[in-house]
Amino acid sequence: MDLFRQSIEQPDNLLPKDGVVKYYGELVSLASADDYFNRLLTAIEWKNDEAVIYGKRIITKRKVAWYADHAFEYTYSNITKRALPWTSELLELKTLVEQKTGEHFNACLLNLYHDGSEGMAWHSDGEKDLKRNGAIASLSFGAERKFAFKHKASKETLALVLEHGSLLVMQGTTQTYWQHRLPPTKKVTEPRINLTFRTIVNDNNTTPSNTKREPPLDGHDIQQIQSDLGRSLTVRHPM
Ligand SMILES: O=C(O)CCC(=O)C(=O)O
Ligand SMILES: [Fe+2]
Repeated sequence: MDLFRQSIEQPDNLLPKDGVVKYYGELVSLASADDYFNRLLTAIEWKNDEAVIYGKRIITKRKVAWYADHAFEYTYSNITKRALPWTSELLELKTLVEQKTGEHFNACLLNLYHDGSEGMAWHSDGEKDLKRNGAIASLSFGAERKFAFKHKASKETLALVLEHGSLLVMQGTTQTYWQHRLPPTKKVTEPRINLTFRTIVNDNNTTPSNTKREPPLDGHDIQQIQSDLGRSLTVRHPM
């Protein structure tokens, strides 16, 4: 019976080809989503995202944090940080997401967008330290924001709105063939918190620091990059 109920609850794939994106809608009640938003705002060690692009140090307005099973080190354009141990709210949410999706995750990257002026440029989350074709589960709290996908070859795009307390999952070859972005918008004046649960592969296969990729520029000027930086990470495992 449970199996049947789970299978009818699975949302349709939103992508027409080359990957799987499922939008589950609200994972928790409105009251619970409000509560998680407030708890995450205070419990998470938010830091402005940093990068070195063309030798220039960029500090983003957007804030980020990384939590994981282990104290993974990760390098973002020559700046090395270490993952923090799970907080109680992150563990609760990880369990909820794992139950819903049937997937397992060992790390979470968090983003805090203060308002619609902050977003994230086109990118895919295909870093070599992430499990190949592993699922990425994205939880949203706070302001509703548009989220878009673009096929790398055909350039076809699609977009949806990520609601307060909602879950979106990217699976299979999505990161290979599609990019995604959170477009900046003047319409949104409220903050949004996003959690992306991921699986880091624990194989000690580290990327030498001189081969780090830069976050995508996408024709944005520096001013835009400060609020709109894409994601590109390499990960080093704990000693
Ligand atoms: O904020 C979002 O919904 C997307 C974040 C994202 O794509 C990322 O952290 O890689
Ligand atoms: Fe992403």
